Amino acid sequence: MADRTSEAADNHGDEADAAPAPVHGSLKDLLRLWPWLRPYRGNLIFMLVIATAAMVVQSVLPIITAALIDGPIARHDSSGMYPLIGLALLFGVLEAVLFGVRRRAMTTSALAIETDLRRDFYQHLQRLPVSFHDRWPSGQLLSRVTSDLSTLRRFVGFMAVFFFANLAVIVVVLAMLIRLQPTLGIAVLVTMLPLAFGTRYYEKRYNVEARKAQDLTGDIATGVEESVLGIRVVKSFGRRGELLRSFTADAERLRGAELAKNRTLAKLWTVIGTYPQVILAGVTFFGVMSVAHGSLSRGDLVAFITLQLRLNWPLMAMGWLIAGTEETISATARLFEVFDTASDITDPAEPIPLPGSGTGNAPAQLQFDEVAFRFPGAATDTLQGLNLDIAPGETMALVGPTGSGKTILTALVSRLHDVTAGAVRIDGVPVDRLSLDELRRTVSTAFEEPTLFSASVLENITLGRPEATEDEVAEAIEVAQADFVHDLPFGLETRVGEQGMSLSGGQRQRLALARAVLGRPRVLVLDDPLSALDVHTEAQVEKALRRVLGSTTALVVAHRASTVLLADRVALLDGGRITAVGTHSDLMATNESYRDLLSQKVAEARV
Ligand SMILES: Nc1ncnc2c1ncn2[C@@H]1O[C@H](COP(=O)(O)OP(=O)(O)OP(=O)(O)O)[C@@H](O)[C@H]1O
Repeated sequence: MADRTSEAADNHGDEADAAPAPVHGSLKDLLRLWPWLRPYRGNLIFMLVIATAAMVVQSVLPIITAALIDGPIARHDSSGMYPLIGLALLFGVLEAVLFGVRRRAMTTSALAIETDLRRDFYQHLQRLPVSFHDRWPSGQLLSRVTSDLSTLRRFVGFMAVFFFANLAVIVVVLAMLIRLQPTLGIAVLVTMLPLAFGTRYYEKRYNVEARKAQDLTGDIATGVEESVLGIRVVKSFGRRGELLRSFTADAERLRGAELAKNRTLAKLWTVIGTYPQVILAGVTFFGVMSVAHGSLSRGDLVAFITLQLRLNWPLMAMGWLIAGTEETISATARLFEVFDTASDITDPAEPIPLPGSGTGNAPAQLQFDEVAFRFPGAATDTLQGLNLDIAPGETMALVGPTGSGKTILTALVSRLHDVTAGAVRIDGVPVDRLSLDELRRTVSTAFEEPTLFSASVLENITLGRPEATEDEVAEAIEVAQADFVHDLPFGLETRVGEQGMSLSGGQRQRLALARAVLGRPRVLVLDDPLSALDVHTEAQVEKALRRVLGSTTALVVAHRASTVLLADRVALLDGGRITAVGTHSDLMATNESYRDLLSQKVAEARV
């Protein structure tokens, strides 16, 4: 499966990080689904054959009726009707059985295809770089993974089959009509042709409107998600009314788009629904004339009209199928907008193993060599010509004014973002030459915003190292001073995160710290890891953390002097460059901006 998405991604590598832009899609987009349909092709073909057979069996009944009228009924021969009635019954039962078999087969395949696509989509989302997720509203991704995929399932399991089965019925019935009465049959065929062109106009309109409605559904999902996640802020700032108004406006826009879709659909149905009636009136008129002139038997006229009536449903259903197909085309286009976004943060073609990787958890050297970083689409570099050398086992604190780029610098180590110039090296190997697996085993990060997942405390701590031993978990809990977990209702098994217990900011931060220090990584990156802790807990964590820092290479973003004191040396980041490196006392003595910065932070902390 992975190959399918990367195949798609490779074709569009340069479109990385594109923000959502409405692409209306075409039938070609449906063909691109083939890799996901291929494993189920046997079942799909079987469904198609069964559905077509059931529809064609239906069309045989008028022929039996004609034989009854022109045969036993015309001859007043009641005994002659039994074989024909038996045959009609047989075909009727056959039709019912075929419908049952098809229904069962199609649900199974369509659900399997939907599941595969959903899994691949999710997998692809996880591969995409952080910069992609920064740009795409989450609701747009959510609506693709839910409603667009459901549209696709309905199409594969139902509409596509009917589309072909209907087409088969139309062809078979037209052939039968031409055979029964060639002139009248050809007339029916010719009069149907303009219908195909007439519907094209509505199809195009419907496609544009369907896309608009699907995008608006994504916007609504984003709005709901933001207001649910930010419910505390919303309530405390009394913004409920405002958000409701904005949500109602979005909902109104969606309603408008859905209404526009339905108006177009109503026109399409009117055209498609009227047409067969007009043809039927013509057929009845000319058919009756033909019977009067003796060129058509009564039985054949009944068969002709009944057959022609059989065309009504497939023709009318075409309106519905066309709408469904257009909706599926734009749902598929929306899915491929994401699939086509390639991740530029991938494994190198020939990864270089880390020199010290065989020697357990020996601390590694971490170097920033002429590093520059610019956000996609930004006009200037956030970091430029940045050099920093952290020796194995050394702890380097990173201090700088707010917005100076400390967080982005730490993100470069585990390749959440890639440098735009220069290199970040671990033991001399540029991080983009290491396999992502090895890199993420080597570097462990605690982010400024501690995210917990709806899982147990244990699962949250062992997220990056599920193989960690009980002792390692106990040590990590101790280092992070997170023993409060033992007092939770189910201890380490207590569910936390969105669907579990809500923990305090300081508790979340300590769990995130335990997750980062678990198993003593070779390189530890901590982005202001103690900011939410009270002074007493902070001192305890610092004491325990010192033990870990002695045996790992660490880069610690620090805002407080107490955190800075954990480090062997301090680097001062200003204007996207490292402007000074030295011990805390040296910098306090010699560097005015460092002094200002820390005294300002101390003052802030006291307030
Ligand atoms: N997507 C983006 N495009 C352009 N600039 C961005 C983007 N995201 C962040 N920035 C800018 O990059 C700069 C560095 O941000 P960063 O979060 O690394 O700062 P920081 O030093 O960690 O700040 P703080 O101490 O407040 O956490 C900031 O000025 C920020 O506004």
